[in-house]
Amino acid sequence: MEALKKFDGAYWRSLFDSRVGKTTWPYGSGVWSKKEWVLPEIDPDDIVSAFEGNSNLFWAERFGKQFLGMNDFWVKHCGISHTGSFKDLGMTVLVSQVNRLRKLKRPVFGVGCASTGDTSAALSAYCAAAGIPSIVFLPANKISTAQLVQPISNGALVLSIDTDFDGCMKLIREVTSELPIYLANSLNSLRLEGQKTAAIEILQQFDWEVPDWVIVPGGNLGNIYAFYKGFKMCQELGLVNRIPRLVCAQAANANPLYLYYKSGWKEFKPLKANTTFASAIQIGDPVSIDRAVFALRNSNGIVEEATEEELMDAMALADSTGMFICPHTGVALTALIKLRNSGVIGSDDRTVVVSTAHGLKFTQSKTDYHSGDIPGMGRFANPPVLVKADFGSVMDVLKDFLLSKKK
Ligand SMILES: Cc1ncc(COP(=O)(O)O)c(C=O)c1O
Ligand SMILES: N[C@@H](CCOP(=O)(O)O)C(=O)O
Repeated sequence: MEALKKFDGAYWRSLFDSRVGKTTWPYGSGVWSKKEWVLPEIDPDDIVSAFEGNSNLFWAERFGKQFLGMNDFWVKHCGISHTGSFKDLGMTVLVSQVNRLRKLKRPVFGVGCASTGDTSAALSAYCAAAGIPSIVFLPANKISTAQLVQPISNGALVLSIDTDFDGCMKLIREVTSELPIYLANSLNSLRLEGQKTAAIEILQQFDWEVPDWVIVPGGNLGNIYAFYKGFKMCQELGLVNRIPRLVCAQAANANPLYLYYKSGWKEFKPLKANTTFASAIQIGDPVSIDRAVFALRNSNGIVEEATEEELMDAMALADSTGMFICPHTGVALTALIKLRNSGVIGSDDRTVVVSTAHGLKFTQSKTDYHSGDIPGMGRFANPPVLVKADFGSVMDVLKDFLLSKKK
């Protein structure tokens, strides 16, 4: 920070703005456009990048007006990315550093992680691009098919282990302390250095105006800290004069942070996470718990939770306004709905929900919701209409449809 403080906020703002939309290696990446703040000493030749970042900050006008009574509601689509989740932001930094270490002949044979499906997808893609072996520990039958096929296709060694994410995390920590395998989970701060650029990007996309609220779904809890760090650096280096209030949203079936928050930060108890449609945050013993608490306490933050029905309904509502979000973003939207209903978030507050993965990774749960295959769920289901292949039958369906729209 001392070195960065040699330049003022105006210098950094104009440097970052000058790199947007350019292809000059490596600054066209949203992460590497902030290279001086991320990993200053790395040689551009060592960087492994898929031009991640610069994701759409979507003005969710219809969702905001219709369901929240808000005119200034935005969704930061971090999931519209090379491997379909925000994990690309941190993984480009970690794999670049490993690439550099290997060129320096350091004993790093490969890179490994435990994953609920997104970290493994990002790790295997970036490693494959650089020709570095990757090893992923996945909880058997607990991640989506789309997520499972990503590391398989990218040539990773995929271990499908009969445990949950927390069990995989424990195993990979043991293994990486014995073997020359570099641990890629978010307890490694290189990951967070990349992920923090999403916060800087939000400020940049608002022409360096600070939103009132940023809502992030939380599992292993690296991302909420990364957002805090990005905002805080912008404040300390004079790019902006305040930071937003942060909200971390958890699934009620995997809510150790929420329970800790509700205890007044008195007692943290890791727990056995139950099955949730937000499967990527089915985590009971998050590695970054202390960092998350630090971020929330220093941003006047809040923790909320979402039941299975709430998160699936929120996802369906968002999709019905033209988005195609993942269940974890449904968790964050539920938090927003609750905080709007209780009046904590005001109708004029500029609010950003961070969308963390692409909806196409979670088509099974969406299909089940819309087909009415999930008992007790489907308030906003839109099932396909089965119709005979004749003109009259098709016309009958269309007439009913047009009449229903007229009402
Ligand atoms: C899609 C998605 N959303 C949210 C999260 C939560 O992020 P974090 O583990 O950094 O809290 C994860 C991973 O845990 C994820 O894969
Ligand atoms: N959702 C994550 C869980 C692991 O988180 P990490 O950020 O510590 O790697 C995943 O996709 O694996």
